Order: sequence, then C-alpha cells, then structure tokens
Amino acid sequence: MKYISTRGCAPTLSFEEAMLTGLARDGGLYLPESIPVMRAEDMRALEGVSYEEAAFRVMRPFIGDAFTDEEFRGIIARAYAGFGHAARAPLKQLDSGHFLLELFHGPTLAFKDFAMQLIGQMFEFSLKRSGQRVSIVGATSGDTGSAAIEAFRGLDAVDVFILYPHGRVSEVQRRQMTTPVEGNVHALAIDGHFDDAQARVKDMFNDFEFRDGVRLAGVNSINWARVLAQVVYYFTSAVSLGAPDRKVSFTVPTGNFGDVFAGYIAKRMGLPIDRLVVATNQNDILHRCLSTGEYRPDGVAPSISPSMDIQVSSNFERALFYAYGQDGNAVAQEMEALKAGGFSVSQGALEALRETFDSGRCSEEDTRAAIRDTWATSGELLCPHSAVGVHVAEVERREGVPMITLATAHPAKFPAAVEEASGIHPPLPERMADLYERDERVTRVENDLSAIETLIKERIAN
Ligand SMILES: Cc1ncc(COP(=O)(O)O)c(C=O)c1O
Ligand SMILES: N[C@@H](CCOP(=O)(O)O)C(=O)O
Repeated sequence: MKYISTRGCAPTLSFEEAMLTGLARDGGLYLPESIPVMRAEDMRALEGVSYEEAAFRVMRPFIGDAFTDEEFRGIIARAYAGFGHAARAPLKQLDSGHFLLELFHGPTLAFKDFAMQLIGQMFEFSLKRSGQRVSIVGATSGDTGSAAIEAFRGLDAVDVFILYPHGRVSEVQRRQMTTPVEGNVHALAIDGHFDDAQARVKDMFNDFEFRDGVRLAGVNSINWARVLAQVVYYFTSAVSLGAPDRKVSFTVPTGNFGDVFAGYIAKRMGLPIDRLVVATNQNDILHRCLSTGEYRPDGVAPSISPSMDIQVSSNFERALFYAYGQDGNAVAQEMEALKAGGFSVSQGALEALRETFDSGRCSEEDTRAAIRDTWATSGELLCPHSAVGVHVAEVERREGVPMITLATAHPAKFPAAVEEASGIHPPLPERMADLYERDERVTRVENDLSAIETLIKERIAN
C-alpha cells in the first residue's frame, strides 16, 4: 500500500513513512493510493469478535509490511488495554432508531484516545527498530493535546510539543496537558484560537530546515494513521446493528473533519453507510460550505463545545481531493485561495460531497437543550460536543435507517457547561480524581513561528 499527497507533488510513501512524516512536503495530506474494499462476508464475521480483533482486520490492508501480523496484534492489544470499558466503544440505545456510540472510555476521556493510543504504540515500535528520535508537534483545541501527552509521556525517542489556545480549553483539558511530570512532554499556551495553533504547526512542517533539523513528526489528524484508527468503530457499531445487510447512518460532531472523514473511508471500504451527517456548533463553516459551496472562514466564536471551535478544517482537504476526482492541482489551488480568504467549491465537486455528506448546525441554546433533554429522557449525560451531534441527528434522522451519533467526550471534561444545562455535576473517574490538586507546568509562547521554533530547539538541546 502506497500513500500519495492531496496536492500531488510530494514523494509517494509507505504506511510507516507516512505515519512518521506528518504533513506532505507539498503542504498536502497523505492518503492511500487506493482504498481496499471489505467483502460482505468479512464484515459479517466481525460480529461478536473483540474490538482489538476487529481493529486488526479493518486496518491490516492499509499497513503494508510496516509490521508483521504478530507485531500489529501486539501493538493493538497494548493500545486498548487501558480503556475503561470491555467493549472499548459501547453502543447505547437512546430510542428505537437512535444510538449513541460512546467513544470516551479511553485514558483521557475523549475519542482521540482510540487513535492516539494506537499511534503511540506504533511510534514506539518503529523508533525502537530504527534507533531514530523524533520531535512531535501538535495543535489542540483540548482533546488531541491531552491524548497525545498521555500516549507519548515518558517515551525515550520522542519529545512532544503541544500548542493550545490560551484560555480557550476547559480546565480538565488544560490540566491533563499541564500536570504530567515527564520531561519529554511540553504544553505550550499561545494567544489566539485553535486555527492559529494549527497554522503554526503547518508552518513548522513547511520550514524544511527546521523540520529536517529536529526530525519533525505530527500527531494531529494530518497523520493518516490517526484517521485509519478511527475507521474501526464505524465498522464495529454498524455491524452490531446488522451491517452489511442493513444500512445505517452516522452523525458526527465535527471540527477538523478527521472523525467524519474516517466514516467516509469506511463507506468507501464497503460499509453500507446511508448518510454521514456533519454536525457543527456555531462555528459552522462546514455546514455553510456543504449548503452553499462557499468556504470562507469568518472568525471563531468561542462556544460551550470548545474543541469544535475551528474554522480552518484540516481534513476537509482530504474530502476535496476525492470530490475533485483526485486532482491534486485543483486541491492545491483551493488551498492557495484559502490563504487569501476562501474559495468556492466547483459545482461538480459540491455534488460529489453531497452524495456522501449531509450537515446541520447546533446553536448554544440547542446544545444546552440537548444535554438537558437527553438526560431527562434516557439518563445519558452528554458532553456539549456529543450534544451538538444528538441535536443535529434528531433533525436529520430518517424513518427506517438507524442513526448512530458519535459521543466524542466524557461530560466530566466540561463540567461547567454540563452542570449549567442539566443541573448534574459530572464527576471525574476515580483514577483522575486528584487532577485539580496536581501541580501544573506550562509555557506561554507568542503566536510567532520563530519564537516557537526557537523554544522547541532549546528544549530539545537540554
Ligand atoms: C470532543 C470532540 N468532539 C468532536 C471533535 C471534532 O472532531 P474532528 O476534529 O475529527 O472533526 C473534537 C475535536 O476535533 C473533539 O475534541
Ligand atoms: N478538537 C481537536 C482539534 C485537533 O484535531 P485533530 O483531530 O486534527 O488532532 C482537539 O481536541 O485538539
């Protein structure tokens, strides 16, 4: 299996190379050259197997010769051993046709753990084998950073630098990033929004002297392995509701478009997904784009679902690549236009996007109402991001096709918003009950490329 860039001008790589590389050298994102299709009988055979076994079977065709089967099974087993639920991704029924896929039973209580725990194990295995060291940079609106720090803390061959927007993540998210004591992990608070942090990360990848000098690697969903790991739970949940012999739809709380794009890959692999619904909060650029074809960021408005306060949605580029018939030039042109303010998706590409994706927007008031009403009717306490999904799913669901909404974080990561909406204070799980007492370690850094690069070089040297 080979990997190609969405902008068509970067070297073709193996799975392992793409995983360790992060952003392609032409600024694009890596994708598999072709998408393997799973036979219907192989999908049926996923019914009743462990999450780990399903993960092995779904991901195996993508990894080429990066790991032997035995090595890959070991990596998967170690990745999910620390999850707090035997099913890893349990499916709960909200009502007769609406299901909630709980993705928050990992070590940092968000769906990011599914991919981050896995790539932590993959990096460790690969770097041990090659004897290399890397410097990982990541941008976060809260959950990617905590999951990355948890997955890579204490690893010898890796330094991790996470940029987060100062004052714009929840206290639990911040403390998950700032309280680990291991010297190889660094939480860096910058002024601005998540989009600024992500832009600086991409700038670092596009500064080849810096990139090669510190052996830069990325753990945002820039990294294809992150997306791949998220494909698995689309299969496990759909199969448990009767796929491939029954269609299902998914609603996905969306910001950087990685999670919903994983659903698109599952569909291309043959999973009978009827509709993939992109659910946005008030930062609704994706909903506006899918409705009108116009992609024009117009500023981020902080919301009670802060992890989705994103206007420059990185993985939308991957969806555009397919919508433009795998034309890297067309994608590169749109991304150039984005730097100058935005772009209009061509009519053909918009129609292609709409063949797969629907979308909806959820206001702040509707988010609170979804938390309150879901608690009252089903006893399920939602985090604000999952509530955005449930609200949009209720609007978009259709008779006869089960709807699965992805519950992307634990309510205890956002206690203030959840308590305000429901009157219930969601406690942290026992194992992190002392989070508020632990000492924090954080570095403030200017939103300036050379200041950030200098700081990273200094930290690596010491
Ligand atoms: C809790 C939560 N829900 C939803 C999202 C959106 O996921 P994605 O960025 O993959 O669209 C994020 C982060 O992006 C998140 O942290
Ligand atoms: N919501 C995310 C934003 C980054 O997304 P990623 O999937 O590209 O890492 C976060 O919590 O940081």
